[in-house]
Amino acid sequence: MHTETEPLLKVEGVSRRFGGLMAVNALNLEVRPGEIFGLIGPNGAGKSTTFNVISGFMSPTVGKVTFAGQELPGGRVGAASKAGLVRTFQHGSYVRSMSVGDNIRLGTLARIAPSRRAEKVRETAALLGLTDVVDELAGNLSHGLQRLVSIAIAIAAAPKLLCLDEPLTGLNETEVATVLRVLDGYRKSKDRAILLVEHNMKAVMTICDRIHVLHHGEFLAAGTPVEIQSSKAVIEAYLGAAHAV
Ligand SMILES: Nc1ncnc2c1ncn2[C@@H]1O[C@H](COP(=O)(O)OP(=O)(O)OP(=O)(O)O)[C@@H](O)[C@H]1O
Repeated sequence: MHTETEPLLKVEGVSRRFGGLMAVNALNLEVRPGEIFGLIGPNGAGKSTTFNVISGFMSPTVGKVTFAGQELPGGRVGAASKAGLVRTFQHGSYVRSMSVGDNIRLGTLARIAPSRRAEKVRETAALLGLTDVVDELAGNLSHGLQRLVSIAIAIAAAPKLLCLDEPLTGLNETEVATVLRVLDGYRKSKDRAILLVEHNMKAVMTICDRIHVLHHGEFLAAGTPVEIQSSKAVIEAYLGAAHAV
């Protein structure tokens, strides 16, 4: 049984190969309840592949993913989301031809009781500053607001582990601040956590409790933001990819 002192997510010895390419090699990490855990690395480091394996979109070649005390069957999306592990995608995921409110309602379907869904939609729209556009078609919104809708759909599912794949890409400063405020609030509940893949290093270093760095699918470093920012290996990997840590 899962208890609060145990990690919410455990990734043990996970590798994923694509033909001759080892996209992720022998990955081990743990996300604890109440934390924001950052997974970073230059382009092609294996972050999205890791997300795909954790959320059941792909099977690992080898290794094991345990969520809330239960081993997840590899490659089965339904099992992960039913258990409360919900993810967003790098390019956003919402239905353009549906209103913002109806999109957010989609997020409530798996885990929120029918009698609570309308309230959950209102509450989530307000949280992300989407109340004024709740009746608009998602397809008519600005790029930034569309990304907020994708995040709102995931949050409306009341996940225990919210996995966000580059949620800040293309957001303006106000929208970034909104998302960071929402994430900060989300972790305050002791039984849930956030796994964050993000290239905005300033945001990552501000919001994350712990960070794991991948490089070419391999472990490079792990630690607090302060430890990561002073890691020689990390600085070299990022400077090589023209990023600033
Ligand atoms: N379905 C796939 N088939 C073949 N190769 C893949 C597949 N998905 C990813 N890869 C390769 O695996 C490696 C890791 O890719 P991945 O998308 O996980 O990296 P990433 O860290 O998320 O990169 P980015 O920051 O650019 O999104 C890359 O070399 C990529 O080309």
